[in-house]
Amino acid sequence: MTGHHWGYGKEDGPSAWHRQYPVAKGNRQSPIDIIPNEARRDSTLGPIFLKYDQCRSLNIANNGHSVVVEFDDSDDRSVVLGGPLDNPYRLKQFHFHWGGKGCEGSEHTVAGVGYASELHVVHWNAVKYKTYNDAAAAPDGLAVLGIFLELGDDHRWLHMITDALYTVKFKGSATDFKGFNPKCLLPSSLHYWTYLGSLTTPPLHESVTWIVLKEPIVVSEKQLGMFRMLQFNGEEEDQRMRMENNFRPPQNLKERIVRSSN
Ligand SMILES: NS(=O)(=O)c1cc(F)ccc1F
Ligand SMILES: [Zn+2]
Repeated sequence: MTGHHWGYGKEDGPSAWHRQYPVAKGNRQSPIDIIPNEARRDSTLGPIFLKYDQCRSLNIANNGHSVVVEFDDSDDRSVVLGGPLDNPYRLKQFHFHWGGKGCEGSEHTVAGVGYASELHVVHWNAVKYKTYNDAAAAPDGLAVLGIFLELGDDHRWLHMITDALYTVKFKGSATDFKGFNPKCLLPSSLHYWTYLGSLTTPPLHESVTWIVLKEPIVVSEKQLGMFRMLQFNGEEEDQRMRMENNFRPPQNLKERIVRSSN
């Protein structure tokens, strides 16, 4: 792995990341395999609240690892609060991880079983930290909501994302993406598992309070297949690499416990 470019291939993938990012072998790495029977049901864990009604989406982009929708995080207009969190965390972006055709693609697994894809909604602690970058490196800096995607019927709102994917086919491309509210991508139940972990891509900062929803959303194979039209490479590169299998496998739980909301 020369330079600072990491990826999901054989040479630059998750098993090689530790060379450039030694925290990859740390004590609170993500994702993990969640074992529901071993999660601690915690009655002090309240519900989470997602205040997204005033959210302002800005753009959709291909960063060479995933497709990301970014939000205006210049004030507390959209936040997640409650649950394991001591204060509101500001909505920053959401992105996806997925597999190849018919293969698993989620990052977290549940009792050893993966889903086809996983949506991550990223929030940062703007009460304690001045910038997202400061928060991303702090132990209580980020709160990421993980939502599993399983295959079935078409998702009625996901087309708003998949219809825009052709505009961000190559790494480094971005286009306006206004008026999208991620509330439409939530399942009906907000019951969750929560544990202390990390970013699942380099720099793998151990800064994330994970809140993984128990109920998946349902998308069709056709819709998920649209994500695979994206490319890891830039438009000018000769190596054409389809963007798929952009997920890190489960990491060692070490001395952590997973808690379960009621
Ligand atoms: N996959 S992740 O939700 O842990 C994540 C979120 C970020 F904002 C940046 C890097 C990441 F790896
Ligand atoms: Zn992610």
